[in-house]
Amino acid sequence: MGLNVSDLTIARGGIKVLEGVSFTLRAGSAIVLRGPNGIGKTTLLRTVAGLQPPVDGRIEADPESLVYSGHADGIKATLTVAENLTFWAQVFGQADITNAIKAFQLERLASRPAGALSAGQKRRLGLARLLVTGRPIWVLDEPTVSLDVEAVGMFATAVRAHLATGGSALIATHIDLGLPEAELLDAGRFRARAAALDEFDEAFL
Ligand SMILES: Nc1ncnc2c1ncn2[C@@H]1O[C@H](COP(=O)(O)OP(=O)(O)OP(=O)(O)O)[C@@H](O)[C@H]1O
Repeated sequence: MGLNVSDLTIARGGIKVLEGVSFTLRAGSAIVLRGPNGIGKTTLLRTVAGLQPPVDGRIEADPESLVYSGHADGIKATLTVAENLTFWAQVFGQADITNAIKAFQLERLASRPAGALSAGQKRRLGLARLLVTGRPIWVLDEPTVSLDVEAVGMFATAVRAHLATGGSALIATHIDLGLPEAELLDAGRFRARAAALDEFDEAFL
């Protein structure tokens, strides 16, 4: 099950940021989305995830196959780590949180309220949620923010295991994730041209 994006134009605040975006994310593969600050990576991922409509173009994927993880961790501060994961597992019709706890080494933190975790620990919990969704296509925006080197390694291992079972991942990041098998997609290639001045504007120049 894959994701196919063709000739996509996307906008933020009514201004086109990227146009002509085309790529295919196949089962078992990962794409790392790169590009300078403000180019439109977040906007692209939000559009692919169905959180905002495209201006033009096509996104072909089963919406039920996607899970999006943005800048916010999306965790519930008063629930423990295990309760957070159980909650999300139930939302997605899954039962087992063991694998998620193990993958992000959350065993010793399992009974701690999530609000009392450090920033990096919260991020690990946020990423562990991916494993209890059972969804094959991960769309991730800056997943490694706040993570130390060891935790970035946990994330890379989790992504690799996901790909090995036929999952796929589209990941915006500024850092080297240690996933050399991932294809690189440079958002800068799709920077939208500035809107042409119309005759009305020109009359005032
Ligand atoms: N609410 C908003 N209204 C108008 N413009 C916005 C809004 N939010 C973001 N933008 C602009 O849209 C453009 C694309 O932003 P986006 O967050 O998609 O970039 P990005 O590539 O993810 O950047 P970064 O690497 O800094 O996270 C930027 O130029 C940004 O200033």
